[in-house]
Amino acid sequence: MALLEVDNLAKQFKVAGGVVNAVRDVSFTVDEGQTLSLVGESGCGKSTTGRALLGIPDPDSGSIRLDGVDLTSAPPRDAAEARRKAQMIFQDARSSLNPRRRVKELVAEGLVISGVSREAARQRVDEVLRAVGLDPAQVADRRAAEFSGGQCQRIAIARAMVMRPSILVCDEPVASLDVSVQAQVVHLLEDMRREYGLALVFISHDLAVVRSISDRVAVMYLGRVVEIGEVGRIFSSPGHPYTRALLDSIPMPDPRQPSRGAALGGELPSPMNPPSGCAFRTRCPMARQRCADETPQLRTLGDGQQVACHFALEGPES
Ligand SMILES: Nc1ncnc2c1ncn2[C@@H]1O[C@H](COP(=O)(O)OP(=O)(O)OP(=O)(O)O)[C@@H](O)[C@H]1O
Repeated sequence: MALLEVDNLAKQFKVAGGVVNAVRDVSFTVDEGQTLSLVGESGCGKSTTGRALLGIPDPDSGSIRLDGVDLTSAPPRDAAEARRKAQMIFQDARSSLNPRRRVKELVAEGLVISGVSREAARQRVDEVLRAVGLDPAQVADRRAAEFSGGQCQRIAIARAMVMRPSILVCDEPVASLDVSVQAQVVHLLEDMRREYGLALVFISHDLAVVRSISDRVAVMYLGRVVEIGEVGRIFSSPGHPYTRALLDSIPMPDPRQPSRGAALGGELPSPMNPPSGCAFRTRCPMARQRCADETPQLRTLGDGQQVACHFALEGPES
């Protein structure tokens, strides 16, 4: 059974002048100990999806089952209990931590709220600080403001791990860090996964990191999942023209290597007024009349790879 099952998730935001459909009809599963990455251009709904898993804010519709509990329909107490198994870390750890609070207080917060005794919390905080590569004797009494971005991300990971989550949503966790520190944080997340059987929902625009860390990848475009599958399949035989264009935007190590298709051209349409049918059709080299008339649903190409494109296995119209 999947650890996390997300079905038909939808979330709108009311903004001046209309409504943004941030997430539309998003479904996916994540197994225990697995990493699913969410990729796609800025504004495609990755963060909204990740945050909805934690109820910040809840989706408008759809269901989220975590470890068998439906977070969207369970009694509040049961949902809150189940939700502890899902924790989140953010891009800018420095601003997600109160700079004036001591590391030991920041990391213990979730435990204190859930009524764990002071002594048990202290022991658990020391344990988890060591697990993220920080020496409790050196850091526990210092304030968050004294640490670098990379160290703050370690503290944020400790703060999440202290609750013994089974899944960690990571929203661009390394995007604002120096390149050398990025690798350390990615390795730490991998260690957490191996050691504690943690599953990850990894949100990133860095496709090289996504390739190295993921088991499966979901590609989003204007609020929808347009392709999902095992990481090797997505990178070696992408089925959706959008995925192909996205992958083509990664600089190739060998410039003589042939390009896989058209690079991503055109403007991203407004999420307040997405094109009819397939939202990608206005930038797609394969678009035909059917793409304007009918929204493509995800269909299986093989080996669990699903693609929402009417013409996924065909070339451009001749
Ligand atoms: N609180 C909000 N109020 C209004 N609109 C929002 C809000 N949060 C997100 N949106 C809009 O919803 C859409 C999806 O945003 P989201 O942040 O989920 O995308 P994203 O793929 O994570 O982008 P990025 O990579 O830039 O973080 C965007 O059009 C965004 O402007």
